[in-house]
Amino acid sequence: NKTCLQDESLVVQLLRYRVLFIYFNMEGLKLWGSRILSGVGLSGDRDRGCFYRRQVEGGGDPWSVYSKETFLSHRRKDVLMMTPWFAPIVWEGTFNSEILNEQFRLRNISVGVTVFAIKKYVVFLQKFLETAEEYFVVGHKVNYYIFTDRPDEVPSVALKEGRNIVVLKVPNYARWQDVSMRRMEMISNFSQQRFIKEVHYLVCVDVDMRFNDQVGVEILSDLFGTLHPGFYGARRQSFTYERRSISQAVIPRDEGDFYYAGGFFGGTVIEVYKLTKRCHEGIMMDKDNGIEAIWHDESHLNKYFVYHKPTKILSPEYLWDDNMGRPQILHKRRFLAVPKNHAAIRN
Ligand SMILES: CC(=O)N[C@H]1[C@@H](OP(=O)(O)OP(=O)(O)OC[C@H]2O[C@@H](n3ccc(=O)[nH]c3=O)[C@H](O)[C@@H]2O)O[C@H](CO)[C@H](O)[C@@H]1O
Ligand SMILES: [Mn+2]
Repeated sequence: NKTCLQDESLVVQLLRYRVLFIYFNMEGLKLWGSRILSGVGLSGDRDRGCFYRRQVEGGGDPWSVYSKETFLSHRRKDVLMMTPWFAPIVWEGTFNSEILNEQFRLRNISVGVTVFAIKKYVVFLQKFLETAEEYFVVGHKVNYYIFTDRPDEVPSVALKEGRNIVVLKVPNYARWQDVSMRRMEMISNFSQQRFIKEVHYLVCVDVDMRFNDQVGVEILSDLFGTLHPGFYGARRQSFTYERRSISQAVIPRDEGDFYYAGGFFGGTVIEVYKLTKRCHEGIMMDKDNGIEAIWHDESHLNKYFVYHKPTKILSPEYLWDDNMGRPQILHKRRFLAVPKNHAAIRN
């Protein structure tokens, strides 16, 4: 009797399989047919690298059809595209924004931007926000968290749907180095208290910057850093890591992968919380020991990334300074330093 039942269910399973098989074949034919009807064959698809998006008939999740051949062009031979720990390095020409946007849209992702405008640096906010609305993670939910001691001087900038400005009043510090370093403390505190409840990812950037081209969801990952424009092709020996062993930010001569910029990092809220908390602790220990790391928060960030490898790395397209010229490998300048008079703006 028992064997009989088992046999029966096997037959039922086989029948189901056949029904599914026929169904999938029909779907394939419909798809093929619609391409012919719309006058675009597979070869045209391949040649032009077209990207199709269709809705499953009768509703359901959107799905994508595209030529697999276009993958072959998503690579660069002139730059490093992958770290030895398999973290992608994001350069123009290595990714497809349409696929990525669809993936992040389906997950309904929201992004928090932390930006500090303390004392005179409020003057950078207008251009920063205007250009961010044009280029930063367009089409997704964004909260701009503006940390400032001058809430009244935050400009009002027209925002697209799903995007908000949140002004957070915070203390200032006399020295610009302290203003810069204390960002780690404030980001970690607010991450724990607030950001964790409001956004999925955090992007932490300098304010003396403007967006100049698309900076989209391709930047997002659990933990990401950006190659410093002055050192992306440099050897380890020339990185300006902190070398004094008394500092918590010290990196031995034979360690370290890249030199990361202090002005652009991020990840999930929990990862940014861990990073900023650790960096702040290092900064405080240094203060107690009467030392300050050579490049302040940037030195501590670099130390953190040696032992907590980023899961994605942004190329210098994402943090460029025109003082560095316009090298061939740089196909886009997405986020640019705004020239400033250091002496005048920092005092
Ligand atoms: C592009 C880049 O990688 N920049 C890094 C670089 O310096 P920068 O020379 O770019 O430093 P900076 O003067 O832009 O200061 C860093 C940030 O602190 C804030 N700020 C500073 C002073 C002030 O009075 N008010 C104020 O709001 C503001 O958000 C500014 O963008 O090295 C610094 C540490 O030495 C930081 O790691 C910066 O992130
Ligand atoms: Mn800066």
